[in-house]
Formats: sequence, C-alpha cells, structure tokens
Amino acid sequence: MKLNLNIQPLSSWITATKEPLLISGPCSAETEDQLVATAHLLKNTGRVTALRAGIWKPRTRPGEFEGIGSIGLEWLKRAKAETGLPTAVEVATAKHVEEALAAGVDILWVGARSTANPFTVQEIADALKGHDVPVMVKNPVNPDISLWIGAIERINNAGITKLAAIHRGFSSYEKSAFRNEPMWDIAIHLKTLAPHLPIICDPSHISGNRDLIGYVSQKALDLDMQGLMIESHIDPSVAWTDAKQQVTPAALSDLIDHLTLRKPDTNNAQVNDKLAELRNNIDKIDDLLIQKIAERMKIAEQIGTYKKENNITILQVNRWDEILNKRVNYGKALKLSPDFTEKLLELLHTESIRRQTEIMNEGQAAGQQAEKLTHV
Ligand SMILES: O=C(O)C(=O)C[C@]1(C(=O)O)C=C[C@@H](O)C=C1
Repeated sequence: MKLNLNIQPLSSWITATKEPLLISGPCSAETEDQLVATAHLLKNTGRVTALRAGIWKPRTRPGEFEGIGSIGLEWLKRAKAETGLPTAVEVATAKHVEEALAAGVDILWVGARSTANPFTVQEIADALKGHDVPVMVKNPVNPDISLWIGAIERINNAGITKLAAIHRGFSSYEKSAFRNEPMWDIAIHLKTLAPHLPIICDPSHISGNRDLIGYVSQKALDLDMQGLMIESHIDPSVAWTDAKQQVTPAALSDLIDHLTLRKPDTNNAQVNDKLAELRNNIDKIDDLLIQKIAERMKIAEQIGTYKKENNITILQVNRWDEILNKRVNYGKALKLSPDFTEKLLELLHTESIRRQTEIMNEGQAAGQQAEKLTHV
C-alpha cells in the first residue's frame, strides 16, 4: 500500500545548479573562517546547490565536540550572503528549529538519532507548524523502515510539504567496509511506498571514509536517488569531526565529475524497443515462476494432509537440509549466488510450513487467526 503523504516536488524548493543535485559543506562548522572559506570553494566548483553545516552535533560518547552552537548560525548567514548558497542545518530540538528559522536557514534536516525517537520527532514537528520550510528526514540509526516513515509522517502532518528523505545507512554490530550499512533495500522499499518522496543519499555517513564515497554516490544515482549530500572541509586532515569521511571541495568536484548520470527512461526508440523485448521475456518467466510456485504449494498442502492423517511433524529438518544443499549447489552451477538461492528457498519453506500449519490446525480458529496476523 502506498503512503498517504502530501508532498511538493523537489523542484518546488530546490533546483540543482548542475546535475546531480549536490548539498555539501563541513560536517561541523568549526570557525567562521573555516565555514566561509569552505563555502566559497564549494560555490566556485559550480557544482554545489546548497551549503550544509552541523551546528549542534549529537555525539555518541560524551566529551567529544558537540558543535559550535548558535553562533554558527551567524557564520552560515555570512556564508550565504557572500556565496548566495542556501543553507541547511540539522535540528534536534524545538529550540534548534526556532533559532535556525530565525537565522534564515533555508533547509532543515532531522538526524538519524532523532528519527529513531518519536518524542523528539514530534517536538520538532510541533515547532515546525505554521512554517513553510523544506525538511529532510534522515533514516533512523537502526534498520527500521517504520521509524523512518513515522518521522516523515509526523513532519508531513505538521504541514511541511517540502519534504525529502535522506538515506545515510544503518548501524550494525557486524564489522563491515561501511561505517553505516547501506541496506539499499530499505531505501528502495521507501521509494516503492512513496514514489513521490525525493530521496537524497548521504554517501559520507554510509562510507565513513572518503575512498568509498564515489562508489556509494554512483550506486545512489543508479538507484534513481534525487541528490547527494557529501561532507566537504577546506582541510579534512584537521577537521574536528568525521575527518576520515570529508573531502576537499576540489576532491569533491573531481569525484562528481567521475559519476555517470542516468535517467529512469530514455526517448531513444531503438533502446526502448529492445528493453520492451527483454521485459517481455522477463514477464513470461515471472508468470512461469509464479505458476510453478503455486504448483509447489499445492503439493506441500497434499503432504500436509498426509502428515496430519499419519501424525507426522510438519518440520522435517533432514529433508529440508537435503533440499537446501542440492538446490544451492545446482544454483551455483547456474551462476546463482548461494546466499540468493538460500533466501529464495527459505521463503518457499516458510510459506509451505504456514500452509501445512493451517491444514493441521483446521477448526482451531484462534491459532489460525494468529498465524494470519503474523504473516500480514
Ligand atoms: O518434505 C516435506 O515433508 C514437506 O513438507 C515439504 C517441505 C518443503 O516445502 O520442501 C516442507 C516442510 C519440511 O520442513 C520440509 C520440506
């Protein structure tokens, strides 16, 4: 089901100076000189559409630099006056919203830690009521799409229609090459639920180190995200926060130059014809897949009935192991990744067990109802 959001198109509040839409600036505003000098260099790249800077920084551990505070708003004002770049800051409390709006900040964003807390989001939403300011909502730190959607809905319910989501990756206990796991599937899921909601990618926070920013940026564009937010510092080696993931304005410009811009469609008739032919082939195969899956489920039901009559358990671990091993190996021979084949089979197994449970429990209304609810 689609989300019921009242959203204005991105072009109604921000127009890319040059494709792709790029919002950039230092992780933290540190000094007036650092911020203003960075803003000028970014402006001169001819690539940057808006200037970002952290003024209030939510830090994981105490004792770290927690942002320069309200004085930074004055520096942003000067940077904007001198470069003409609209400004964007993170807000985490009602007071931040009031101060940022009073200082003429053009775009606000809700950070990942705030998105994870509905009380904080509601406080921000209440402070936004009656204001016509664009707001971007970062995904929550934990991979929970409902929290992300909930935050977007709260801000939208406050009357903010100039809205975008920011994909900045998700915390994970596992060690990985990324600082925050991209979990692209979650952003794709959001896009399918709210096709008109612009999604901007934050490759800096996903990557955690500058070497991966180009790769993540390209992937975001390939997934039809509407823009990029990338941290840039005049001298990243001395940055007070997130030094490893910031790039100089010159490096940023070079990075963007190396990206390939792609569009969701084309006017080239020959390309469209070829795509239509290939998609037609996919449609036929998908129909067959569904047909075969339905046939498999019918057989699983027959087995279920037989098991019920003969008091045999639904779960058959040995048989299941045998199926998994054989099919994963077969899949490997056909160039399917073991992980993919395993996931696909697990989905089939779960559904098969659900159907057999229904057969076993025929006449037990409460249990059947509970099973239905867990599979919505
Ligand atoms: O082989 C069975 O006993 C089945 O019920 C089929 C099936 C399956 O879907 O493949 C389902 C449940 C069992 O755990 C193992 C396999």
